[in-house]
Amino acid sequence: MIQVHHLSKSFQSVKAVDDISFTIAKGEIFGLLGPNGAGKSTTLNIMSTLLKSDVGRILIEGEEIKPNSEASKRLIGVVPQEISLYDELSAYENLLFWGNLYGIPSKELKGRIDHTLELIGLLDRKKDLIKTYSGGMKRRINIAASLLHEPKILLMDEPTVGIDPQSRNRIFEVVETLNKQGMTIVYTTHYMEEVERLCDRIAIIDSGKIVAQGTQKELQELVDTKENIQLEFDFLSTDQVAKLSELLSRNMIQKENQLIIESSIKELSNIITASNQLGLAINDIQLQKVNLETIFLSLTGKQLRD
Ligand SMILES: Nc1ncnc2c1ncn2[C@@H]1O[C@H](COP(=O)(O)OP(=O)(O)OP(=O)(O)O)[C@@H](O)[C@H]1O
Repeated sequence: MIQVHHLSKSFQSVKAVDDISFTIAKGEIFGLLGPNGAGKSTTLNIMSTLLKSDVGRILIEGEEIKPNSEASKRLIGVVPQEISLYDELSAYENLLFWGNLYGIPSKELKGRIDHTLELIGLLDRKKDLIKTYSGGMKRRINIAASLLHEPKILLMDEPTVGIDPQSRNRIFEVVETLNKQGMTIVYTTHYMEEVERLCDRIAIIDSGKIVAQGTQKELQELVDTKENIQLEFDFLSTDQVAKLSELLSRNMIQKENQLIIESSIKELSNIITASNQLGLAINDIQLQKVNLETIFLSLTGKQLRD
């Protein structure tokens, strides 16, 4: 079990992490969901002991983790946001380098490299230079590197940002496979679809604070609305969205010409009247179930992808 108690961390005047606490059960996939700059990486970097918190403690199985302690290095695997590989070396050579850094005996290391390469679906590319890999493939090698020392806990910092769908799917499968084998995983992202698919429990983080945490069902119960209305217009400017939001006193998310309004079917006629008033031509109307993106909007008044 991982217990995070009252962590805070500031960078000059920026409070990156502001008194956050959460508990993760053994074998759980725990999601940290929040927009850019919410404090996800800072939290993860403190958990991996890369960064020291100003205040707060982290306990794993009741033991406080200390920066650079051998015990925490052994227990924790880290998949950072940045790719940390040598372009001029092959995938195999890169993993050999990482394995040696961890002091894994060479006899064991070769088997483990093949095993992790197989897991991430790149065993057949092991001799190819990293410079010939796509961004998504490099991220998968980063994951392999984090697994060589066979950690019990894996911290993943936005592992799918900016990659191709094939690598993204493979990463989901890897997360699910590792979890089935008993690994506890902390997964940060700003993609709500990813936490919906992967995570047992979720903490929603914004401006350094946890605004809510629980299972998806528990989070859904926190908001009044159980549905949203999705409208599609011919054209929609941010100015028009602001006016509509003011007229209806409702939070809304704009995605190009689409608008998701935190509202129920009962208010549909008001929405249509207000849209007409602003000269907005509606092309399509759909009723949507509340999802994590709209829960985030309801709790913070902001869009997840600001
Ligand atoms: N080393 C640093 N020096 C100064 N400010 C920092 C540093 N690291 C993070 N910050 C600031 O702390 C806040 C939280 O950043 P953090 O990287 O933890 O957020 P995040 O949720 O991981 O976002 P992203 O997805 O953009 O990485 C931001 O305002 C960021 O600019």
